[in-house]
Amino acid sequence: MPNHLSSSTLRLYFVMGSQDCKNRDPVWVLKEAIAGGITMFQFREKNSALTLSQTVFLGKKLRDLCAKHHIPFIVNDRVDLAMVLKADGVHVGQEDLPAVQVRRLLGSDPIIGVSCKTPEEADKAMQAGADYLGVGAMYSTRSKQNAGSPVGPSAIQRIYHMENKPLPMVGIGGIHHQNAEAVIRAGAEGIAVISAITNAPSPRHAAMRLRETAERIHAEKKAI
Ligand SMILES: Cc1ncc(COP(=O)(O)OP(=O)(O)O)c(N)n1
Ligand SMILES: Cc1nc(C(=O)O)sc1CCOP(=O)(O)O
Ligand SMILES: [Mg+2]
Repeated sequence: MPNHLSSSTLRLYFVMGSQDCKNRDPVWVLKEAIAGGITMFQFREKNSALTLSQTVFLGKKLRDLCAKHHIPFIVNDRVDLAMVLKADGVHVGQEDLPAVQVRRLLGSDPIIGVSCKTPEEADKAMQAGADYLGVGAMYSTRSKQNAGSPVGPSAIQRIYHMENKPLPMVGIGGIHHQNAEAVIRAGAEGIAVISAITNAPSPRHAAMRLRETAERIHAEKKAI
């Protein structure tokens, strides 16, 4: 585990951009999610209507909110935006800038997350200097175009049991409070969600319930 990322920081990872918030203010949604107990945040402005300068403007507000509450602020895909926003890290997928290049650009301190589906990809991410893995899609999702067929919690299990001790993982894709248990029992440190929080009537209560579920399952696993 890297020094700057404890396993409990991955417990409830909220991923969001303005495109996920419909007619609600993303700053308000994040404030509510923080009040509900999210432990990490990713700014994922994707296929959105915002210009680059609007993206930077919004990103700064979200970053300041995270900083005030000691929540790591991660930028999706874009190392340039992460640098401008002085983010705590970047999350990249298999079709983004390779993690090894991201690490070279950012140096040793920032958090780097990599999306993986297989032990082979997980091994490569570890060699590249990643800090955590996002494994998905766990279940079907409407929040990501071309997410592909769900791989399910068994993908986490396969990575968890690989020969080298894997990096800490979060499951992502279609996760809500009723199916989160299987993801954590499979070996994930936590869950990453968009719509379970952004589409909820109360993002605060949704985050609270997800966090409670994640903590309860971990406590039960520890007790065994
Ligand atoms: C925590 C986490 N895990 C996986 C992803 C997906 O990343 P990627 O495959 O690059 O897809 P996009 O999010 O860029 O559409 C993620 N963002 N976060
Ligand atoms: C951003 C993202 N990545 C995925 C992957 O499979 O790598 S699924 C996904 C969308 C997650 O949104 P929701 O919680 O609303 O399903
Ligand atoms: Mg990506």
